[in-house]
Amino acid sequence: MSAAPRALLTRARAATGLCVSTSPVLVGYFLALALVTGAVPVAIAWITGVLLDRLTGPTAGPVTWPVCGLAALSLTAVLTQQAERYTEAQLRRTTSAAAQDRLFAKVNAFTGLDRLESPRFFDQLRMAQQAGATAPQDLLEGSVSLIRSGMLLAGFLTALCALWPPIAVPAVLAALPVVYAELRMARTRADLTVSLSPTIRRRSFYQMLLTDRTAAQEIRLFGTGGFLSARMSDVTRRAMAAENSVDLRIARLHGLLGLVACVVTGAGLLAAADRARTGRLTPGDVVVFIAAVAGVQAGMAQLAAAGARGYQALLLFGSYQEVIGAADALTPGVLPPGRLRRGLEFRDVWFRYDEHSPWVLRGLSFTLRYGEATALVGQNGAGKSTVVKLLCRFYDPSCGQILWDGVDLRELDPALLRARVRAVFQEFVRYDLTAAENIGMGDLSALTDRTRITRAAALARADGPLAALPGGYDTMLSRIYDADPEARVRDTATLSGGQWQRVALARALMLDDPDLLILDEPSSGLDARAEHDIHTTLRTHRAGRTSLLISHRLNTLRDADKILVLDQGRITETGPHADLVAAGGTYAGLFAVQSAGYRDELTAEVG
Ligand SMILES: Nc1ncnc2c1ncn2[C@@H]1O[C@H](COP(=O)(O)OP(=O)(O)OP(=O)(O)O)[C@@H](O)[C@H]1O
Repeated sequence: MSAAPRALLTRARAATGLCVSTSPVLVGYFLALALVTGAVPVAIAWITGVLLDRLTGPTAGPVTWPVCGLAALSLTAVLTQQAERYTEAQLRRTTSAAAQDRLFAKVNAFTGLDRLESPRFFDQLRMAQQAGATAPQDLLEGSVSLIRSGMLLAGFLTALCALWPPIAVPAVLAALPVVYAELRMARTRADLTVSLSPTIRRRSFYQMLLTDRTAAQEIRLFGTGGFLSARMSDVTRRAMAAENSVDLRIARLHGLLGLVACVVTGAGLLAAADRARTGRLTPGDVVVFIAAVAGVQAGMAQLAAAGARGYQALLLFGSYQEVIGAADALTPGVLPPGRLRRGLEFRDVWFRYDEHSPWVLRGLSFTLRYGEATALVGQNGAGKSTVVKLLCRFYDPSCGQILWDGVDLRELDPALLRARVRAVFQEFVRYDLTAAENIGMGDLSALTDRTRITRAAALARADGPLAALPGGYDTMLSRIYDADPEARVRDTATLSGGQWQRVALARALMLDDPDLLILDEPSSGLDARAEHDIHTTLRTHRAGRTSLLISHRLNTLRDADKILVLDQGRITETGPHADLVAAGGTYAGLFAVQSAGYRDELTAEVG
């Protein structure tokens, strides 16, 4: 991982800007404290020298002020250290929270889904999360450390020069390799962090799987827990081996450089002792000299470490900036969609998920007419859910157009478009929230409107099961979170798969008057009676509304105004149920097989 100086400068500006804009007062306080903590050791060394000379040297005299000065400086050192630690922690928390907020706001602002399906993006996002949480603060602390160690260095170098200038040169030269080594190691550490990102993400996957409630039953029944744990350990071992190898290299290098520093310090000490013996230095001078040589060495090492820390932070902050600055893969339109009047048209739509994948939709042309219910049927993988995703503009067609009353979806503002569409997705979300909130999420403006929530629940036939929960609609639907007493929620409960599906349907029905209602397998998990009841209600609810229905249970679609049969991305049959049955094609064959089975199922259920 490397970056041009100009890129590093831009990142430094952005990272510092993040810290300063989040907490300007804390940054100012932190800098002031850094100046004090940088000056205190030099002042202590200087006053110690004066004290010793007043006690033993040629300038013997009263020691009250050096003693009081030392006491005051020691107290200042302790207090500023604590204040600095507290400020640093506060600054880290606020900056990290602001960085995370910006990052997730950015991810949420991506119009389409393609980035959330890219492994590279997930690696980048993980790095960005890590860098956003630590890099701005590391950079600030690195800079403050630079100032502090610079002051320390300048103070001790001045002291050394005052006592015996020639010794200052080797003291500084001996520390130069440390600077170089620290910067090299910073790059090695940054490279390691980047290269380990996929491995760490894989480990998180195994950890998540091993603690996931839904996965737990299959893992236990199939006895795959040991296998998954072994894989997790293997991934952890690989990450550890890579980290150990870098740590070992760093330790070896530091050992070697420490040896050089010792030789220089030892030689300087011998020379100073010799000068003191011949009376060219006082005992106080020797004390200041020892402190100054060690101080210069420490100052240079701190300077190098601070520089390296800042450098590493800047290298990693690149990932954060890449995500924050990433362009939307779909160009969001700006036109507000008007209320649907004529319908939605697919005009020769071709689509594949990426250029290396096969075509999923191959020249689809059809219209969802205003006020009509259109059904889409087809085998697994025929492309039905893909049509839904294109209608919600999660992706753009690779070729062709989708038109909303004649206007290309690409020209419409995606947020306003989606505000007019409601859908039950095949993979719906089970929010660990209350039952009311689970439904209210369908229209946030009515999140607390209990009348609308219960009406939507009634339409989806979810009102019975939800009202019967221990806390009714205020019951938390979760197994992994406790009820929240502050939100006056005291009860938790778990729903069955079919009950969850009704809740998801109620969520889609929250919006009073969507322009397009999409139901992708809304009743796949329901028993025959519930399915029948829900479809009867939905039929009334859909009347006069534009809707797209997808289901493998063809009897639930027979009332649709038009049925489209999709086969490998192409429409092979179109027409109302009766026409398709009369035509004796694929649809008729499938319906014949299913209706016999469904009759038996319903009889058994009712009986
Ligand atoms: N995010 C994706 N990335 C790449 N390929 C995908 C993605 N989603 C779906 N596909 C592929 O697109 C094809 C059509 O999938 P789609 O989900 O649209 O089918 P479907 O008709 O809804 O199937 P089912 O009846 O099983 O729900 C499948 O081959 C699938 O593998």
